[in-house]
Amino acid sequence: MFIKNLSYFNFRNLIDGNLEFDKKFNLFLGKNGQGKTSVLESIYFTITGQSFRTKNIKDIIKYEKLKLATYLEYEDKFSEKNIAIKTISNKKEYFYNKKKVTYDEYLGRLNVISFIPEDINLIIGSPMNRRNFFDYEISQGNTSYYIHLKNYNKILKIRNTFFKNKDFSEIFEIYNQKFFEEIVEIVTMRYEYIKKISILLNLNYRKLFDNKSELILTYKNSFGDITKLNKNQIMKKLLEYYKKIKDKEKKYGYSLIGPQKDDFLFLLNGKEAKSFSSQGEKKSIIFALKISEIDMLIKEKSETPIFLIDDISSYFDSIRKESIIKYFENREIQLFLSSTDDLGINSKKFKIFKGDVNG
Ligand SMILES: Nc1ncnc2c1ncn2[C@@H]1O[C@H](COP(=O)(O)OP(=O)(O)OP(=O)(O)O)[C@@H](O)[C@H]1O
Repeated sequence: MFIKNLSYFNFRNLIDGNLEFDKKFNLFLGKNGQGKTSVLESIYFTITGQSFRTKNIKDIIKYEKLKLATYLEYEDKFSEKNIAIKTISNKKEYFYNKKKVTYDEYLGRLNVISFIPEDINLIIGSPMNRRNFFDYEISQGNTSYYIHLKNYNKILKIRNTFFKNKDFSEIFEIYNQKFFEEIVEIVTMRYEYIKKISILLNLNYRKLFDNKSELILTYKNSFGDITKLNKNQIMKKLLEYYKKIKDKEKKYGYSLIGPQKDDFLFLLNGKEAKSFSSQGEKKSIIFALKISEIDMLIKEKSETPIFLIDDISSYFDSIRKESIIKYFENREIQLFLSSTDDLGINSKKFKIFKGDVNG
C-alpha cells in the first residue's frame, strides 16, 4: 500500500497545496519550525482522523481560519482509492472514494505507524499513554476490538452514573452483566495481541540494536494474571475479584475494575525499562515496537502500512540512521522521514521535499 499524493487546505503552517510522493522513500528536509512535522501530521491525520500531537482539532487548523480539509490518493494491492477529511465547526466529516462515510467505516482503510519524539512517553509516561496507544494499534488491525471498546466505554460511563446516583436496582445488574462481558472480550484481545507482539518486539530489538538483550512486553490487567485462561475462566476470575471490590466501588462511587485500569510493562533484561533503561535504550525499544506494529499489521491485514519518522536526527546517530535505512530498503514499506540534516549518501535514495511545504 502506498500514498500517491496528498492535498491540504488550512493545515497548520503549510501553504495550501498538493504533494506527489515517491512509492518508497520520502524525506522532508528543513530548519526547525519550517513545517516538516506538520506534513507528517497531515498524512497521519488524513489516515486516522487524529493528530499525533494534539487531541484538539482546533490546534491543527491554520491560525485565524475556521476549517481545514485534506485529501489523499493511495493504491492498495487491488486498485487506486482516495480518502478525505473536512472539518466543519470543529466536527470532522469523512469521505472514502468521494462518498461521505462514518468514522467506523473510514478507520483502517489505510494504515499508518508513526515514530515521533513524543513516543518516549510510551515508556516514561502514565499508563493512559500506553492504553491509548495499544487500543489504537489493536483497533487498526481488528475492527471487532474497536467496537467492543466503544461499547465498553459507553457502559462504563452509564455504570459510573449509577454509582453517582446510588442506584443499584435491577437495571444496574443488567448493565453489570454487559460490563463484565465486554471486559472479558477486551482483556482477551489485549492479552492475545501483547503475547504476539512481545515475541516480534524481542526479535526486532535484537536484530536492529542488540542481539544479546531480551526485551519482553507484559500486560498487567486490573484483576490479576490471565495467562493461559479461556474466556469462561477469565469471567470466573473477574467475578471473584469483583466480589472483593464491590463494596469499595459503591463507597468510592466509580468503577474500580476494567480495561481503564490496565497497564503494559516493558522489561529489558528482566528490569522495567521505565526505571532502569538508558535514554538510548528507551528510544530503541520504541523503534523496535513500531517495527513490530508494522509486522503485526502485515500479518493481520496482508497490506503494508505507511511508516512516518519525525525528526530522525534527534533519535539516532549516523550509524543507526544508516542501518535503519538499509533495513527499509529490503522491505516494501513506504517511508516518510523528516530531518534537519541531510542523510548523506542515503539522501540520493529519497524524494526530497525542501521548503516546498511552507514556501
Ligand atoms: N495551527 C497553526 N497555524 C499556523 N501555524 C502553526 C499552527 N500550529 C503551529 N504552527 C507553526 O508551525 C510551525 C511548526 O511547524 P512544525 O512543527 O511542522 O515544524 P518542524 O519543521 O517540524 O520543526 P522542528 O524541526 O522544530 O520539529 C511553528 O512555527 C508554529 O508556530
